[in-house]
Amino acid sequence: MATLADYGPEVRAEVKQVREVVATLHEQLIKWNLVVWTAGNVSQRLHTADLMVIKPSGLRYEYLTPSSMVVCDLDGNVVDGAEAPSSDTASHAYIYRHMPDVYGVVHTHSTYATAWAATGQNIPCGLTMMGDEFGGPVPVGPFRLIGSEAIGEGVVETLKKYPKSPAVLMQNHGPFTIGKDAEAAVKAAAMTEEVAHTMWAAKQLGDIIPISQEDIDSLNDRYTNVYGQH
Ligand SMILES: O=C(CO)[C@@H](O)[C@@H](O)COP(=O)(O)O
Repeated sequence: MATLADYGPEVRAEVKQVREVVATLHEQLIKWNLVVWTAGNVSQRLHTADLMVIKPSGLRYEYLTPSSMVVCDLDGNVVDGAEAPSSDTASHAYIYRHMPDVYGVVHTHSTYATAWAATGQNIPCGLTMMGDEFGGPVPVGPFRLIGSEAIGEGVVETLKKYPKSPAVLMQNHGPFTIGKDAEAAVKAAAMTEEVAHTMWAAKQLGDIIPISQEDIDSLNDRYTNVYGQH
């Protein structure tokens, strides 16, 4: 099995940088109230080699350090790290292998998104913020057990039907999100929980007023190509 010594200096330099990024981003899961105890994980794929950096399994977030982050190949084999990698490593790896533009994956059990997942309901696109961020509903994916790449398969097959969404609510489990890097995937996890909460509240008040697909597409295009600093 390969070790980090089998990779050149530029790969090892990126590993060092991505370990710092991934360790720090787990603090954002706590900041945005997306996890309880250790129930969530963040990974980022490297650009210089077919490797990824992921959280160690079951380690409390306050104990996470850059050096405790685990380096794996895209089949989920450990390349460097003293700790066992996340339970979802095989699924993160599957997503990276099958979605070449994705360089960040996040999983949480955030309350409102997970409640929608428990009911098997897509979060309907009733907010302009959802048009912006998701380009439509936040979709539910199939029920899959944990520990293999089965969850990753379910995420990928669902996103083929919802190509603009950076999130999938895996049925009876919780959200998995993707991004161009780990920070983008963490943002998607935070936005998923935000709209899950708001749309839950809206459903208590009455029927959701639908937004036309034309307007959803216009919102998503502006947010993707105009919003923010360029
Ligand atoms: O969802 C589950 C288990 O049900 C796991 O993804 C979650 O507890 C996080 O596990 P890891 O600490 O990443 O192994």
